[in-house]
Amino acid sequence: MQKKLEQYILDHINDENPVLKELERYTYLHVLRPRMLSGHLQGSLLTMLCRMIKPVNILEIGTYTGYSSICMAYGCNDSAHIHTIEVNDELEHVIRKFHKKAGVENKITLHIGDALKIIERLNIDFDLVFIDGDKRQYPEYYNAVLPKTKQGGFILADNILWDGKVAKPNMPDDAYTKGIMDFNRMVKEDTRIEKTILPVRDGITLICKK
Ligand SMILES: C[S@@+](CC[C@H](N)C(=O)[O-])C[C@H]1O[C@@H](n2cnc3c(N)ncnc32)[C@H](O)[C@@H]1O
Repeated sequence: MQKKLEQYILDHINDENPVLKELERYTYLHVLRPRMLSGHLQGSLLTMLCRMIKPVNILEIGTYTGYSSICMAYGCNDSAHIHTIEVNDELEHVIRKFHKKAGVENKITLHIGDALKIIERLNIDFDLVFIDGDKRQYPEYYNAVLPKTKQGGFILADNILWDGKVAKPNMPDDAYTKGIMDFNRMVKEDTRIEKTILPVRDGITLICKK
């Protein structure tokens, strides 16, 4: 039933852009762990959120093959710029190739390296941050990006339901689930922000800095 509903949703939203379709196919054929890619539903949500927020400076942690950065770029006007960070240098050629194919290479700066080190060096206040890197590091990413998020700016965090593991009666104590749960607790307790959760795909937290 879930699959049928998902298909129904996909049948009733914009068609997937051909370059994004090609990137998804390429990723499933050639790259490890292709399920990490946002996909059409979440990607179209990112595009729409960018249309709504009209961010000028965007930060993404975890580029992977570039799908979500392209979706955000499609939703932004020409004055916007995205800084996206990916630690796996084997993905660099794929990311650059598809940013170019999508015609968004001038809107995006790709940083190859560890997000925590790179964020430290970025002297920019962001209107929108998309956290989608190593789940174990979500609390550290949050602490690093909140001071660099503008007042009234937004932080989105992906995979915060972690395949439902966060709500299991006997919570798995692996480092990934723990990282996500620590992050979810931090966000809940932080009075500097407003927050809500969208149960889209693997769960997305929407945060607005007061
Ligand atoms: C879930 S994938 C990102 C998916 C992508 N945002 C999308 O929607 O298509 C997570 C990515 O984060 C990267 N990553 C993990 N730790 C990182 C770090 N410390 N700094 C930067 N990137 C990191 C991984 O190599 C992986 O490519």
